[in-house]
Amino acid sequence: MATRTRPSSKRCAVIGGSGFLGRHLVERLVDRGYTVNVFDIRQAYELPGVMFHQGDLCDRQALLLALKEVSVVFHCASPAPASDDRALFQRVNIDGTRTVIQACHEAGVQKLILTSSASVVFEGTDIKNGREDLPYAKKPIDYYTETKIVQEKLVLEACSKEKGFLTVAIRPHGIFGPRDPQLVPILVDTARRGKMKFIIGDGSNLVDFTYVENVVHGHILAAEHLKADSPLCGQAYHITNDEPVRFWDFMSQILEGLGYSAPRYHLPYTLVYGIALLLWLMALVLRPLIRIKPTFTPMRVALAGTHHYYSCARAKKDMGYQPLVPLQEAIVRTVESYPHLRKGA
Ligand SMILES: NC(=O)c1ccc[n+]([C@@H]2O[C@H](COP(=O)([O-])OP(=O)(O)OC[C@H]3O[C@@H](n4cnc5c(N)ncnc54)[C@H](O)[C@@H]3O)[C@@H](O)[C@H]2O)c1
Ligand SMILES: CC(C)CCC[C@@H](C)[C@H]1CC[C@H]2C3=C(CC[C@]12C)[C@@]1(C)CC[C@H](O)[C@@](C)(C(=O)O)[C@@H]1CC3
Repeated sequence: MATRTRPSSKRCAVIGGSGFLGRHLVERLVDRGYTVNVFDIRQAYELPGVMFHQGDLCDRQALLLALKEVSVVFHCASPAPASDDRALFQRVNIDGTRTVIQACHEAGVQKLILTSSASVVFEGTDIKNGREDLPYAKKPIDYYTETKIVQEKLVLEACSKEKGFLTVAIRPHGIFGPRDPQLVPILVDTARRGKMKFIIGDGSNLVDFTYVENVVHGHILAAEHLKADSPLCGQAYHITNDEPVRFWDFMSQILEGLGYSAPRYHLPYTLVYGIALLLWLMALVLRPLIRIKPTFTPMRVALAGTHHYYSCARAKKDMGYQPLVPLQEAIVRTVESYPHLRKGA
C-alpha cells in the first residue's frame, strides 16, 4: 500500500503521456501550472517540470509510484486502433483499466478522466448529431471499439461521491493535428501507393474531425469542473470541433495541402465494403501462413462512407466547452506541421 500524503490539486498524472494526445495534454497542463507525472511504456520526449515513469499500466506497483501525491489522473493510453490483437486490447484496455482504478484508490487519487471515444456508439451505420444517450454499440466494429466500451463502463461505474473518487469520460472523434501518428500518415501512405483515387459512396457524408488542442481543452475543462456537486460525475461527454465536414472534403484538403491529388472517381459504398470484408476474412484465414494488412479495412470503409458526427451540447452546458481552434485553421496548422510528408519530400 502506498503511503498517503495530501495530494495537491495541481499535481496530476497522464497515463499514455508519451502518445499523440497525451503529449499535447502534458504540454498544456504544464502551461497551466500543473506538475505532471507521465506514465507510459515508452518515454518519447523530455520536458522541464515533467517526471517520466516508464511502465506497463497493468503493473499496479509501477503505477503506484507514478500516482504518489497525485490528485488528478488522465488515462489516455491504448494500443493502436489499427492492431488486430484482441488479447492485447483485452489486457490493456480492460484489465489494465481495472488496475488503474485500483491504483487510484490505493494512492488516494480524487479524479479520473478517461479518454474514451465517440466510436463506442458507432456500429458502421449513420449517426447524425448523436448525443451521449445513444446506446453502446451492440455489434462493435472491431476489438478496439469492443474494449473501449467495457473500459468506459468500468470508469464511469467507479465514480463514487461517498469514496471521494470522481470519474468522467471524454469521447473525442477523429483527432488530428501535429504529430498525429495515424490519420495524416496513413492517408499520405495510401496516396503514395496510388490508392487514394476513389471516393467511397457519393461523397456527401458528414463526419467530425477534432483538432487535438480542442480535445485537450475538453479534458482540462472536465478535470477542473469535476466536483462532487457537478453534473459531470460518472458521465460521458462528446468533444468535437462542432463543425461536421464532408469526409471526402476534409481528406481532399489535407491531400491537396500536401501536394497530392484529391480522390475523384466514385465507387458504390456496398461494393467497397463487401470487398473490404472479403479481404479481412481472407487475411484471417491465411493468418497462420502469411500476415496480410489490407489498406481498406471494413472499419475504415465504414468510417469513410457513412455519416458520423456528434453533438457536444452536453459539454457546452456542463463545462462551458467551446472549440478553441476552428476547423480551417486546424487544417492549415496540421498541413504545415508535416513538411516531411509533402509530395516529393
Ligand atoms: N486518435 C484518435 O483519433 C482518437 C479518437 C478518439 C479517442 N482516442 C483515444 O485517445 C487516446 C490516445 O490516443 P492517441 O491517438 O494519442 O494514441 P497513441 O498511440 O499516440 O498514444 C497511446 C499511448 O499509450 C501508450 N500505451 C499503450 N499501451 C500501454 C500500456 N500497456 N501501458 C502504458 N502505456 C501504454 C503508448 O505507448 C502511447 O504512448 C486513446 O485512449 C484512444 O483510444 C483517440
Ligand atoms: C483508406 C481510407 C479510405 C482513408 C484513410 C483515412 C484514415 C486513415 C482515417 C480516416 C478516419 C480516421 C479515424 C480513425 C483512424 C484513422 C482514420 C480511419 C479512428 C479509427 C482512430 C481511433 C479513434 O478512436 C476513432 C475511432 C474515433 O472515434 O475518433 C477514429 C475514427 C476516425
